[in-house]
Amino acid sequence: MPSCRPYSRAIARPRSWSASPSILPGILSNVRDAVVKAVTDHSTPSLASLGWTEFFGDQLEPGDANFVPTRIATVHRDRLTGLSQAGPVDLTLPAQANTGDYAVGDWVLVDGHEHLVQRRLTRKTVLERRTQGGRVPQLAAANVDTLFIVTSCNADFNPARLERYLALANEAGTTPVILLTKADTAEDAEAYERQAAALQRGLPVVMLNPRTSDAATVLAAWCGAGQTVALIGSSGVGKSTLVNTLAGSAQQSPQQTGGIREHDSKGRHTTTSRSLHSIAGGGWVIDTPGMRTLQVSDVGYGIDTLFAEITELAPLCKFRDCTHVHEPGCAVQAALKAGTLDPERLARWRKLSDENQNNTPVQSGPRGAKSPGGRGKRR
Ligand SMILES: Nc1nc2c(ncn2[C@@H]2O[C@H](COP(=O)(O)OP(=O)(O)OP(=O)(O)O)[C@@H](O)[C@H]2O)c(=O)[nH]1
Ligand SMILES: [Zn+2]
Repeated sequence: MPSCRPYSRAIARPRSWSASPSILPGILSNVRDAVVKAVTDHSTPSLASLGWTEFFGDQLEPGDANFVPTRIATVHRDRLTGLSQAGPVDLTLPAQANTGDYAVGDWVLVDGHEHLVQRRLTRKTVLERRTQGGRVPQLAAANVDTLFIVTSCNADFNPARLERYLALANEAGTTPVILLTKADTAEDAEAYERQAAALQRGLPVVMLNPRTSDAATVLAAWCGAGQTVALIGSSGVGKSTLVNTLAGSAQQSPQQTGGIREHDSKGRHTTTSRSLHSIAGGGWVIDTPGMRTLQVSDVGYGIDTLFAEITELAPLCKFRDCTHVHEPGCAVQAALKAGTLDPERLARWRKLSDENQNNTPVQSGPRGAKSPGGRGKRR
């Protein structure tokens, strides 16, 4: 049975290069030397500071020796930009390739002269989302270590929607953290904090004001050299403001921020594209456009982790394919009667599991409990 990801993973640093099994000594030692050099002298950004780890180094092949590892920094409709040790670069896509095939945070190998993308490396994590009516999931970000799920202490706070984001983060293999903004405008901000913490076991919840520099300090544990965080949440909750605060004064083109309609706390969708921003104290942050609806599909593992209290009861039911509705000997119904299981959580689990099952083409196991992929599907 899957368990919640340990909180300590959120502050794990990239593993040491010396641990890498070197199957391609020539290429790997070149890259390793460059990393070691740049870590020790701070004149050029190191690959490690851009988020490169042995996970990507292990994918290099003999023919890749002349290509430059480059991280995708922005994805536009018709072009891509990247970041390499040499700095920012406009990338050329191979014929027939589509910018939609790439996500901000992807690692690609690039020809050093033409800046032509040769190959995308397999992703360690990938955040994808499906909007209502959208047939194919959109790539939101790749190779993200921590997902900051941002919500305000006002009408935006919605446990069912936060659970959708959590299922997405768990499935992607990223560590979720809830950020509560606008506590300064709420009468009882602690009540929001308690509700948020109850959404998933061991879930870190941080209350902050994105407009103050303290916000960067309280988030430092998840940032730092080589770490990549992404922000997700409705429009107007303060994501762009937080990007600007994390990026500090060195940022070249600040994210535009907007006001919100006060009567319903809805934002105006100021952010329209995604990009990788450097964090002042080290690391990278990816902002994603706010969205009102988020459909789930193929997140069986994410749902199991999110609703661990239900996942753990299911094997105790009399029938293996118990739907936990009417069957005799149902451990979930028994917990409900005993008052140890929150009926609202069960109702939300049922709704999300049903939606997941309906949207997931191939499925095995009862109620989408077993997704074919599971955590860290790598593509
Ligand atoms: N009082 C208060 N205002 C805040 C706080 N966080 C953000 N704001 C304000 O809320 C407004 C919306 O913030 P944005 O950063 O534009 O929101 P966003 O999430 O990026 O919105 P989109 O770009 O539309 O996705 C701005 O005027 C911010 O200054 C907070 O904690 N307290
Ligand atoms: Zn049952």
